[in-house]
Amino acid sequence: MTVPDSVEPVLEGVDLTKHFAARGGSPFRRHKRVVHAVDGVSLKLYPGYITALVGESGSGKSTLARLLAQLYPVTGGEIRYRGQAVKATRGKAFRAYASKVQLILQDPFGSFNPVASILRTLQRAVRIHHADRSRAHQRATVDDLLRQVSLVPPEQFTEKFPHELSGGQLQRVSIARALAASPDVFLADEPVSSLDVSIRLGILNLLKKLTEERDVALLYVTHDIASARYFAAETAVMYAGELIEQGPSEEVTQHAAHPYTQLLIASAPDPSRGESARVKDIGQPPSLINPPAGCRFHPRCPYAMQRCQTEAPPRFDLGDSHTTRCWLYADDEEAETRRSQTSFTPQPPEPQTKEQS
Ligand SMILES: Nc1ncnc2c1ncn2[C@@H]1O[C@H](COP(=O)(O)OP(=O)(O)OP(=O)(O)O)[C@@H](O)[C@H]1O
Repeated sequence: MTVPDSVEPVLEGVDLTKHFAARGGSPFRRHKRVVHAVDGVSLKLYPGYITALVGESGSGKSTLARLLAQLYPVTGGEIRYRGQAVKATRGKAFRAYASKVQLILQDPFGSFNPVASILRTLQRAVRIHHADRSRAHQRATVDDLLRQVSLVPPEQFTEKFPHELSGGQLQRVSIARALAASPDVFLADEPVSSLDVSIRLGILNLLKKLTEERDVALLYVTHDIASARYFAAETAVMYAGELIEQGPSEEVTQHAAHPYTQLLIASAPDPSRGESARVKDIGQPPSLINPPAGCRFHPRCPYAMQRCQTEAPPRFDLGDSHTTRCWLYADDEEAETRRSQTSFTPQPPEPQTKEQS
């Protein structure tokens, strides 16, 4: 399940940067403080394939997804849709863009009008995107959308209100609503983390099926690096606003190159490895107002060298489209010696999304 070289990306972020004005602080400061939420991130999404974006809380994953959705203007860099740079943060241009690039949020309850029935909500979406269809055709489209997300028979769901459905059923309705636009890209921001563990797999499998059948590109934002291996062709790992490793999921999870990716894998829950083998204290992420100089991970890195404290690492190519930003992969003696010390390669844990027996 790797992306063939012949497949062109449908959506691409090139050197994306987003800085927010920091809250608080003295109003008399000459230089306004900023949060470096996303810095110089480049990422490609391919039709028919899932790309996982993995990282700790606060690493900038949601901000990156929102930049790609054009909900925020970028501070730097550009977004390319089918190879063309697009700036569409408002008005008609935004509406046209949003019909092609749909965001699916973590909390389905928060994204529905509580007093609108499922029929009304889906009819509205169908009307927006298929205004040319007759009323009867629009109504039939609603039933068809519900069938596509396995809410059958549709008439059992159309008259219900959001509070009458489970979290999993409502997440299926939000996927149906996103499908109404016939999008090319889904940006799914932690689509299962608010759901019960036992129903997560079903939702992820549905997203995977839709991605493959409709040739849609899916960005799957998650904390769970183990699920990335099972669901995503590509995995990108984010740390403190930067992408520090990316490539085919099998490579990134089985042969993690960056010490941070190795730490994420070692600290993920895995019943088969036993709790004692799990790395519990993985330290704290740095401030994004004053990120560390050099490599942002160096204060937590067990292999940090002198240069890691002052020079930001470039992207090193490890072959098979696997890249990492870490000085351990420099072509010199010091790096080679250090690299040999990182030989621990924990088996990737089972995903947290596994069905419970
Ligand atoms: N509108 C905003 N104004 C100021 N700072 C913001 C804003 N949105 C996000 N941030 C900051 O940007 C950083 C990245 O946040 P973001 O929500 O993108 O991370 P995340 O990896 O998605 O975290 P989580 O997994 O908890 O959702 C955080 O320090 C956050 O506080």
